[in-house]
Amino acid sequence: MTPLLQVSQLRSGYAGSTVLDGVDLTLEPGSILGLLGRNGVGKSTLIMTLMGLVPTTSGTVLLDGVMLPARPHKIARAGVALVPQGRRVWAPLTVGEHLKLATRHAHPGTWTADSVLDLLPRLRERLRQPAGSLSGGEQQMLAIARALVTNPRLVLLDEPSDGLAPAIIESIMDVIRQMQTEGAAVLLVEQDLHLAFEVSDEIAVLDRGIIVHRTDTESFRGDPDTAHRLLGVA
Ligand SMILES: Nc1ncnc2c1ncn2[C@@H]1O[C@H](COP(=O)(O)OP(=O)(O)OP(=O)(O)O)[C@@H](O)[C@H]1O
Repeated sequence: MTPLLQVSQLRSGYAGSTVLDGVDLTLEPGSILGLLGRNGVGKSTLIMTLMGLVPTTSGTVLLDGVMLPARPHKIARAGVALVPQGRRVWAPLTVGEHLKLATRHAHPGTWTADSVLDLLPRLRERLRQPAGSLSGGEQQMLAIARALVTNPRLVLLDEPSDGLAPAIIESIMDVIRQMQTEGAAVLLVEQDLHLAFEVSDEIAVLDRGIIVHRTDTESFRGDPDTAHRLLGVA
């Protein structure tokens, strides 16, 4: 099977400093890969590079065997959606306006503004509210909804649990599972190991600019020594 995402020898960074130094990564259609790593190793940089928001120095990224374009809007059009760290919703725009803007570039598929709002009823209740007036959890749901209505083949999720209460994190897990049920693949960067372990089929670990470890989630869970060595956690 052709992988949905095939990243080969990807290098990128900022103003002379290399962060990613030859990342190789594949992701099968409809699978969820949890990407872990210590603080500052470059997990967000990888997500941002895949979305075209940090320029690639060298290497290739193929989506369904086709080279991804360089510009973010073209990458979005190719079927990649980003849920960025810190949500990045537009404070003055309402929930409804966010969804309307996002659906302008939607691919045909199962997700519509209506079906996403069925999945996230809190957002339906707040359709006319500006995003800036929502709670952190609601803003995260909005960032996820905005990605889902485009019917992406690949969702890049950067720390969706960041700063949220356990009950909201549970709802986020449900939504991630639902993305998978509808056929999307997910690359999930997450500090919350519980969330990452609950939803991911596999775990990859980034360190020193490369992927240093990859295994199925159950094996990673059952190997605390490796988790401790790679992540500094028990
Ligand atoms: N806009 C930027 N300009 C310059 N350096 C940056 C920028 N963003 C990140 N960096 C640096 O790149 C490195 C990787 O950062 P990145 O945010 O990708 O790591 P991370 O693994 O996502 O970290 P965390 O787990 O803390 O979110 C760090 O050394 C960081 O200081």
